[in-house]
Amino acid sequence: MTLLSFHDFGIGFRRYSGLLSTREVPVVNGIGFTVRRGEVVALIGASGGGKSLIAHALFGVLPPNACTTGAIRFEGRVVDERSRPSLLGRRMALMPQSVSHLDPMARCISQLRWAARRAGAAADDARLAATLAQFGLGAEAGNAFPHQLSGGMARRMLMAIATIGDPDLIVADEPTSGLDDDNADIVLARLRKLAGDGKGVLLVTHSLASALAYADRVCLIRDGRLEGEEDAAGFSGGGGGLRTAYARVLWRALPQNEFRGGDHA
Ligand SMILES: Nc1ncnc2c1ncn2[C@@H]1O[C@H](COP(=O)(O)OP(=O)(O)OP(=O)(O)O)[C@@H](O)[C@H]1O
Ligand code: NI
Repeated sequence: MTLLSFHDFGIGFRRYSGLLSTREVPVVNGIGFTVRRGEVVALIGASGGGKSLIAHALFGVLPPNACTTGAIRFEGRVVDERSRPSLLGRRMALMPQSVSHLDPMARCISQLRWAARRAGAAADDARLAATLAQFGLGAEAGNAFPHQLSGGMARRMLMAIATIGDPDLIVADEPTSGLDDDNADIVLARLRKLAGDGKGVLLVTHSLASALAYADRVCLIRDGRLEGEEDAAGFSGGGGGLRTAYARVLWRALPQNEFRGGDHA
């Protein structure tokens, strides 16, 4: 069942081009993809390609000078200012790219409790502790202020906060950036497990290599455009199972494939 769909979606920024006139500079163009229950879809592309903007558009947190075209639907209903409040936290949640989204003035456990309450979920101590434990975090981490956590712990805390409301769709924006392999595995395995439990996961990352082990499908973004959509299984061998030339180029450029050269299937 389709949870999330983007339809011919675009994002532009209004810039002043004279004293009184503004022009719109397009940054994201004609994006279309879906996320169904039970699957991890990876949104992959180089830095500056527009991945975070696409995620932010869904959650209504684009900069004020941004304008959008096309549509986003959640379970078929258009996501806009009217429908979004009932979706946030309880139906869909964002794990933001930056740990600076944690409130520096509040203990982590309080932030976790607020997230649960906002989503209308149980916020008792046992549930908070169980959620922390899912991400390898103990009471000490809960009682800490964000600056007292290591980078890896802060990122797992963001994930606990994003998932405590039991949302149907989780959008994780670069959830493993700055993490060592063990911490990255904890986070990605958790996302995979959520999909296994029937949730939908949109994994936003610049790393094709790390996404492939966990994603079902891959959407390749370059300069704000969708360059291709591939089944993760297509990224194997010489890349002969891939539909798009761009995907084959990315696949063959991975360090583990370099010895294969460009022409062998
Ligand atoms: N407020 C803004 N005004 C104008 N342009 C912006 C604004 N915010 C972002 N952009 C531009 O939009 C483009 C896409 O940015 P975005 O953060 O979505 O990229 P990304 O794919 O998430 O990159 P990264 O992998 O580095 O996180 C960038 O080129 C950026 O310069
Ligand atoms: Ni980003």
